[in-house]
Amino acid sequence: MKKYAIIVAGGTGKRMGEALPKQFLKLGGTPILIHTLQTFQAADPEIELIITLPQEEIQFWDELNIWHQNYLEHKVVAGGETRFHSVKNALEHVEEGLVAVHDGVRPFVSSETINQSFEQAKENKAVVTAVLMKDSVRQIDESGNSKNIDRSSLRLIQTPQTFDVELLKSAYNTPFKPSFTDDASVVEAHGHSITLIEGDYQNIKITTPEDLIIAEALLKAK
Ligand SMILES: Nc1ccn([C@@H]2O[C@H](COP(=O)(O)OP(=O)(O)OP(=O)(O)O)[C@@H](O)[C@H]2O)c(=O)n1
Ligand SMILES: C[C@](O)(CO)[C@H](O)COP(=O)(O)O
Repeated sequence: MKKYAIIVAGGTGKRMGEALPKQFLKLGGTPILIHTLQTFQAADPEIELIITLPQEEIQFWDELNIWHQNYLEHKVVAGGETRFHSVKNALEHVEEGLVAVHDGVRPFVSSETINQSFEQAKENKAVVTAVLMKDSVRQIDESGNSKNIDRSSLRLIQTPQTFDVELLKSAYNTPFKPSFTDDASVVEAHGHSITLIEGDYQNIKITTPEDLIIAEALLKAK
């Protein structure tokens, strides 16, 4: 069965607050996005890699690859206005089989998680990695009052999110809604249930400046 990975890196990283989009910032001297690609390649060299990038950064990415001698085979697709639009663009380059969607700024995903998500998706068609919450959680109502939520019923959702190609393509054949924060939300709105598998606390999404400090520490500990 054919396997694809769409590595989404079409964002501009507003919350990071750097001029350079965060996927190109260096971790241990190597751009974050190159770490992520290498992780997928190491998990299974048969996975066909497709990355989304902001249109205006495609030439810069080519130069980065040459500079860092990263010659991993991959297809580059221009991203869209939101993550949803970027995934939708990339899906045009996917034919049949299974497809994992993964954030380019989650370089610490393990080979085990990647391979397990493909394995489970053969049977369940929509497989998403998740971890238990460590903190207490409160919900705020319209008047600003808060109430405790039972955290045992909640999960933090990560990527990869891995799907049967036909299912993901038909789910994405819908207009964008702001509630589509990930691929699972799109597939669920299409009427298919989601199977959760255990994620990994090291699989952080590098979003704000302190995440870079944590990421450097995680890299050293590897
Ligand atoms: N139009 C977009 C927006 C986001 N992404 C990708 O989706 C992943 C998760 O998004 P997020 O962490 O929110 O990245 P940014 O959108 O870049 O960050 P911010 O919201 O702070 O601007 C990132 O790898 C990002 O590059 C994408 O491919 N296309
Ligand atoms: C896909 C995701 O990483 C799952 O946790 C998350 O929804 C991305 O959210 P963002 O607002 O695009 O960072």
